[in-house]
Amino acid sequence: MERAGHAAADLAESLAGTGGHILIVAGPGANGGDAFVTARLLRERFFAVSLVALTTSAATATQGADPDDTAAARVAFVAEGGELLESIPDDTPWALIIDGLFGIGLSRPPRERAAELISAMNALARRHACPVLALDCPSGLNADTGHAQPTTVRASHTLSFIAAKPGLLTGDGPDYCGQLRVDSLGLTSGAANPGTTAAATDSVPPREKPPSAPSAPLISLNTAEPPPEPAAQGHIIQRRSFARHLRARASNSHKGSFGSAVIIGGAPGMAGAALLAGRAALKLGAGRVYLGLLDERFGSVDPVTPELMLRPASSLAAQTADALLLGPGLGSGETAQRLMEQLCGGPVPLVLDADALNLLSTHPALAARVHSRQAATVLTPHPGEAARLLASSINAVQSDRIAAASALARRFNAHVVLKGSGSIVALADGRWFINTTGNPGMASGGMGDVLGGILVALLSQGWPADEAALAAVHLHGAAADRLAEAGIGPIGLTASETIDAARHLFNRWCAGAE
Ligand SMILES: NC(=O)C1=CN([C@@H]2O[C@H](COP(=O)(O)OP(=O)(O)OC[C@H]3O[C@@H](n4cnc5c(N)ncnc54)[C@H](OP(=O)(O)O)[C@@H]3O)[C@@H](O)[C@H]2O)[C@@H](O)CC1
Ligand SMILES: Nc1ncnc2c1ncn2[C@@H]1O[C@H](COP(=O)(O)OP(=O)(O)O)[C@@H](O)[C@H]1O
Ligand SMILES: [K+]
Repeated sequence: MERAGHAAADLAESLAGTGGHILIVAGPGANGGDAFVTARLLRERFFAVSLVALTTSAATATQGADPDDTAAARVAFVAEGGELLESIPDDTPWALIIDGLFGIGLSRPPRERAAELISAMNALARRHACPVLALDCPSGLNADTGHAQPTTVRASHTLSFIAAKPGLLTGDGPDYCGQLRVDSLGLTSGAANPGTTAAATDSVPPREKPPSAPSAPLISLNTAEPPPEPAAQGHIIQRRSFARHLRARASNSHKGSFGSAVIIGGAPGMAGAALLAGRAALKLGAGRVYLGLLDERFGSVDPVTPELMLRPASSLAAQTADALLLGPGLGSGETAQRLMEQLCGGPVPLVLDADALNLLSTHPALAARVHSRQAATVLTPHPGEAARLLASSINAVQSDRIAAASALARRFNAHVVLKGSGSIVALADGRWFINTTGNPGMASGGMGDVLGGILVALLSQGWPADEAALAAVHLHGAAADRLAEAGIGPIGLTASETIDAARHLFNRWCAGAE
């Protein structure tokens, strides 16, 4: 706690500037203890500190931490002249607000005084245009799931202690955390807390985006939960997760060296989805790309990408493929269903996206066939598709994205990409990963089709399905980030532009240029 307070005071000092007034809100548990230590240290550094505690009584209830620590931190703050205020002083021009109300121990929606304090922090931050530093986790956000309560602190900065927690990186997490930093407090995860729920032992290198780089393993600190099975570990996707497959091409290679990708979709009115997937597969290196469009009126050539081999979808069932993508714009008619039945049992790696997932959710026989496949299967649902597959609701999926993705992976014996901010990749063996690349510019039509195309391209080039899923998701988001950094988005970013950016980045990765 003392180390957490030091780390927080250092960051607070840089955020508040000299001579500013700092408001600190302290809760009843160890997160509040961190706040008391921070307050004491900031006072020692001559900042004007106003500390408001949720409970002003000396007795503190704590959960998962030694209650004495918080009490001792409170006593030390008071002993050095700090005052516990009942309410937030009016008319102070705050330079910084520090949220030390709840961390990983949030056990219910904040109500009454807790909710009032959170609302006040948010309102004051808006009024004074000042930064809000959340200690460990913004109060109201579930650090395990990324689900935010209606009343949650909207931080501009979050300093997470020891390790990143999953909920800071997915769902609502990134929006409420602002810039995320992780301070290991000089501890390794095992030494820090023997009761960690996801005992990832390897360290996680910096994110693609430097300002918010978690530098520690992805763990949750909630000691109330039992440790999971060793396989059920969480990690942040990093280049290292799939780097062994990033390599330059041999000089003596030919198109047969990079496989044939077959993509089936594009019912009338939805040809664009299949074309985007096809173009992405081509530009990410598949040796040959066959596109089976259900809309036979489209013709036999895509004038923009004549390299794509367009065929009637029914004729592609017999095509030798190294990897198959079913679903972009597939529709849910009889033809689509028949193609699913024909192709689901095949011996090649299979990606199911979009309408193929919807068919899966309404046809139990197809679901059983997918579950018993011998070759690898990757499902790429967005939250709506995931909800249909789980016979659940989008809210339920979004309130625990890791659980939803993991449940789908078990149910279909497949690798599952649950898309959206902080995409989750749940592998069939129980491991799960969070992706930290990508931006809201990707919330535009066709972006998921591009992901499917990238994925089938890697599979056709012989990548194992688990690493292909990790790489495709990471690359897809990183390409969109590059474009956004260059001003090509986030607003108006298109799926087609993302294909070209992904090709550029993938070539650089394979050449070892970055
Ligand atoms: N472990 C370590 O190694 C380290 C841990 N560290 C720090 O410890 C933090 C975890 O501390 P923690 O476990 O005490 O939980 P915390 O987040 O303070 O909240 C629990 C308290 O809040 C209460 N409460 C909950 N929800 C509520 C609500 N809606 N409305 C009202 N009350 C509510 C809850 O009450 P109860 O549920 O028991 O009734 C309990 O009193 C962690 O985030 C990090 O900051 C660092 O110092 C680094 C080393
Ligand atoms: N806010 C966001 N942050 C990061 N990635 C996002 C965001 N919104 C969308 N994406 C990504 O963009 C893609 C959208 O896929 P999907 O919803 O299937 O789109 P479509 O059906 O239009 O092709 C997914 O890979 C998703 O993870
Ligand atoms: K907090």
